[in-house]
Amino acid sequence: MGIEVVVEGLTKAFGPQTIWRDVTLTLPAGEVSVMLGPSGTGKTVFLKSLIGLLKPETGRVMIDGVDMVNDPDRKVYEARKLFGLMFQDGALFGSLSLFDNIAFPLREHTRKKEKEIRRIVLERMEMVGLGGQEHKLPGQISGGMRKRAGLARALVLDPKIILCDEPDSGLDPVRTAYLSQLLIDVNARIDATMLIVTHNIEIAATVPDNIGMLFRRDLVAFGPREVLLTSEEPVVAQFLHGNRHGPIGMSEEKDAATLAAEAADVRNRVPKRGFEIPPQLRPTEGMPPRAAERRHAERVDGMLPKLPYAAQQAIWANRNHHDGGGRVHGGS
Ligand SMILES: Nc1ncnc2c1ncn2[C@@H]1O[C@H](COP(=O)(O)OP(=O)(O)OP(=O)(O)O)[C@@H](O)[C@H]1O
Repeated sequence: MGIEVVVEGLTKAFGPQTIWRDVTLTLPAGEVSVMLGPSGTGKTVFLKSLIGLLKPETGRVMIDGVDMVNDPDRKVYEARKLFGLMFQDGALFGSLSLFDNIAFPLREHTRKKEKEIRRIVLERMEMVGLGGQEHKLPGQISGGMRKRAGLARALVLDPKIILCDEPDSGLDPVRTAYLSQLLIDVNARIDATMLIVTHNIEIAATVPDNIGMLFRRDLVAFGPREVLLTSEEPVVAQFLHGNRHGPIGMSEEKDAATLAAEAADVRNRVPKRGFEIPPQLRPTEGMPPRAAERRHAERVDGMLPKLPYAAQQAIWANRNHHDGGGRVHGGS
């Protein structure tokens, strides 16, 4: 099972420029979370701070008893092995085959024999739908396949925490949908804690258990998907429903416009009165159920009495059609 990531009072600056301040949140063990935010709000800086590649000025990031901000490098380096990282562009070596790219962390960080490495690499390639492609070079495959190769590489060391930096960037909507499904299937199979950074509201609305939002140097919200999607807090509502009018203004205008376009689908499903929470993506048929689902539902149950009536109703309605849609079959 994945392990929780506890972030307390984290502040990061580069010289006089504060990126974000006093960020406090817990990524629950085994759950999938999404971090949203306009361009340049420091989402990538946040991911790098979680793994100790960047050092925030104050606060701490606790992972399995290790403080990734303040503990000595030796401990941070050890704890980093708990992570799998999926970068925007796949970050593959262009001159190495997919097999060698995906085997790289195993050859670098373990003493496993080549036979064992081969078994693991082929299994992970099969898992992400790249079976039979091991001899291809990164330049010979599509952007979607490169991302899946990046995900396979992130999986070879059996990570307890997976960080994905804009997995959807550069992908068309269909490939984005398949990648989203793949991330949910990976979560069902290995129960790792996952954090996905994205601009894509459709992903935020349908993939994660939790949503966080960075805006103007603050974490304006972090909580269960159901709670955020029914929130009337102006920044959260504007962002998640892609409205042009609201506190997100001129400086983020371009981003808000992009978000508005992306949100059209989601918005069209929202009735004029009340909220409608789109169904969460579920594992493909034949996958094990997601272990985190029950823990998440129990956490939301504990919050329900404090939520507005309309939000409570939407959450109950969402549960009632839980066994309906939201499942994508097959792969690409
Ligand atoms: N090593 C660094 N030194 C100085 N400034 C940096 C460094 N890394 C990032 N920044 C600055 O921090 C800010 C946040 O960058 P970051 O890439 O985290 O934003 P982001 O939210 O991921 O943006 P996008 O969605 O466009 O990828 C930017 O202004 C960037 O220039």
